[in-house]
Amino acid sequence: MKDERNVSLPNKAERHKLFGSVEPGPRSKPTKKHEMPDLQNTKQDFLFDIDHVGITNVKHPVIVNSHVTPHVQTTIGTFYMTSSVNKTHKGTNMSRFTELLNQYYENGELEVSLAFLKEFTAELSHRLEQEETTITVEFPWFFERRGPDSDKPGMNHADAKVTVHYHQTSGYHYTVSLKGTITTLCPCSKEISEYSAHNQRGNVSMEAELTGDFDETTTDWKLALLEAAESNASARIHPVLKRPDEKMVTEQAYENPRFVEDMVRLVAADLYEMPFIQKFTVTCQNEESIHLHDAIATITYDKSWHM
Ligand SMILES: Nc1nc2c(c(=O)[nH]1)N=C([C@H](O)[C@H](O)COP(=O)(O)OP(=O)(O)OP(=O)(O)O)CN2
Repeated sequence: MKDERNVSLPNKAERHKLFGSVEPGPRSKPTKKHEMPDLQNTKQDFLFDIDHVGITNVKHPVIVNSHVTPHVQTTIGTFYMTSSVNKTHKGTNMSRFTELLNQYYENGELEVSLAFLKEFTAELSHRLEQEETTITVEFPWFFERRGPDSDKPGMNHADAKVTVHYHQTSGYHYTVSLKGTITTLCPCSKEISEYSAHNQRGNVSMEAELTGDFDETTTDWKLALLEAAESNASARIHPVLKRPDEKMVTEQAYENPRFVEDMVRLVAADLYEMPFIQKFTVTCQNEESIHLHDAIATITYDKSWHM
């Protein structure tokens, strides 16, 4: 085994040369921005309008502020931001997306609320001089959950997503999504067995188009969708369960058996009754405890179908 403790290292610049770095070559192109070609702003007929061009998978600290529950939290948002580009423009101004994001962050306004996202998309459309802009933010949303008997608090989380689309003439379009985790107990297993019934975690994913008059100062859509998933489940999921708690959730699950079909129908009924939801899709996917596969069911419903 070589004694590597006494390696005589060249200095850092020499090390870089050793590994292939070379001195800068001759400079012939402009270094000042106003002297540089601006390819993306070239104007001619580029054949097609582009519906969406921009950036995605942008991770950034964000604020989740709920007017309904005075509980401000910071979390990590993953952004998708695009604009339309009409066929007379070669490209978008890519730097302006993150330039604006940072400006809102520095002003303490990077909040995943509809108010912020509406303002952001309108300003982005103005800055890019393009007709339409879209922003989507996905983030883990944390909420307190207390034991049903012990009242012991802990934090649960659900995956949330907001999309705001802005059009200079037709205005805004909002879509929200939430994926909540629940307990489901199998009705068939309960019916046919002398005792016990297989049960498992279920993931309820809901996506809802909100009406234009939705008021986030009076309704927290995250809480509304979470309750639609959890209140129809066999039982809710808790971070802290003492023995009396565990007894309660175990018996509650047995008293409320649910197929995935039952879950999507019951959640659909709750979403249908929410006046601020225009259209929704609900999916329940069970991590079946007696199979290596999952069970899944989906309902999509648009209230305009029966206007
Ligand atoms: N697909 C890609 N498109 C573009 C890229 C890229 O890397 N991949 N890069 C550019 C630009 O070179 C760069 O983003 C800066 O362009 P822009 O945002 O237009 O910024 P400017 O320096 O021109 O400053 P403004 O004053 O904001 O115009 C473009 N497209």
